[in-house]
Amino acid sequence: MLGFGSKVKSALFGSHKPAKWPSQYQQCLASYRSAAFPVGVPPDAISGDSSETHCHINAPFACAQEAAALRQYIAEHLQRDVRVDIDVILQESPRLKAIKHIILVASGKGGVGKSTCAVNMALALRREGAKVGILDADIYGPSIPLLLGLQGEKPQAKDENTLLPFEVHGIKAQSIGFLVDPDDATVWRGPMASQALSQLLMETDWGELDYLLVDMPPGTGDIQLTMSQKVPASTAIIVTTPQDLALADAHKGVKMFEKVNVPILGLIENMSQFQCPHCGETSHIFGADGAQHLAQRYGVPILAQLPLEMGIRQCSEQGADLGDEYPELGHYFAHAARISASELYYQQGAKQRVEIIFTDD
Ligand SMILES: Nc1ncnc2c1ncn2[C@@H]1O[C@H](COP(=O)(O)OP(=O)(O)OP(=O)(O)O)[C@@H](O)[C@H]1O
Repeated sequence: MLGFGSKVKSALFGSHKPAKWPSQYQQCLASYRSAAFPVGVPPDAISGDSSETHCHINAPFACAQEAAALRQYIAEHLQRDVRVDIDVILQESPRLKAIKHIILVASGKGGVGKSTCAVNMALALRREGAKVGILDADIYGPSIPLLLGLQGEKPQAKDENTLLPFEVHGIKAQSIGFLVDPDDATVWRGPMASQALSQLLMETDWGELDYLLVDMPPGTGDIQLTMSQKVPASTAIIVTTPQDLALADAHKGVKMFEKVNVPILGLIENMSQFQCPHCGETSHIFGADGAQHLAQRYGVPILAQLPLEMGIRQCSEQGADLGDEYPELGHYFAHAARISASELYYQQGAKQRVEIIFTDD
């Protein structure tokens, strides 16, 4: 441990005050950076002749890909080469222990890209160093098997009472579609749907997860309300398009979560804009600024404004990982994942502290 370890620690733990909304991850990490390097720490405070310093961070939310930016920042302040790695370590949840956070992904209206967003957020959170699962609870049109290339597969039983989740692209997945015929689901009522969801949640051997995303059925009726009530969710993300109709339904979604006391993490505006591949002109095919107004009205952040892009649809249909196939599109979700993870951390009271450990290698 370097000589100023305790200084860093006290600076970090003593002075860091959780920011209030908007507390996006940049702000969050910026406050850690400035807390870790208060004006009083001179670069020559490092002892030893080693050419490389190792900075290990235990972060209380998913942000592993922030290591490069932190490395640059720390190197500037120490004026030497620093190797940075970040482990994501979240506290146990009092309610579900091994599953630290359940995030509901909902939409007021069907077809706005909710499942696409749920899958890509799950993959992006995994890229940020978290252990992630996705539970497809859309009884009307379970599409997670398609989006993850699992069509025709059947889940395996671990024992009489437990199902094994699928493991694809580094995340765990389970779908209500394996248990329910969507034609039968049209006559389901709330209690039946929420019973199926609870069963799938509790009887799948998820192991330890930092985030479990639940792809909810679209709408704000009896079924969605009962399901949201039944699951011990930490928070909810609402996906919408900029269209007036979708926004009106997203507004109902915000109201529904208010009713069941599930805080909203933020909005994802999908199909926000389209850039013509030929002339490069950007058009707002479904309207502009709608999600912005909704976000302002309810004081919730916009986590992402995603473009309408062929690559997103193609990846969905092929069950491919967008971040691998089209990194420039995956970037939108990477950003949204980091913002979501840090927002959730603050929403939950920022109780767990970040740990920064410097060693001379
Ligand atoms: N940003 C986008 N650009 C291009 N295509 C998209 C985009 N987002 C979603 N899609 C496509 O739109 C279709 C609907 O998406 P998706 O199934 O995710 O919507 P949904 O809201 O979950 O629908 P449902 O209401 O049926 O559950 C899919 O074919 C998907 O590939």
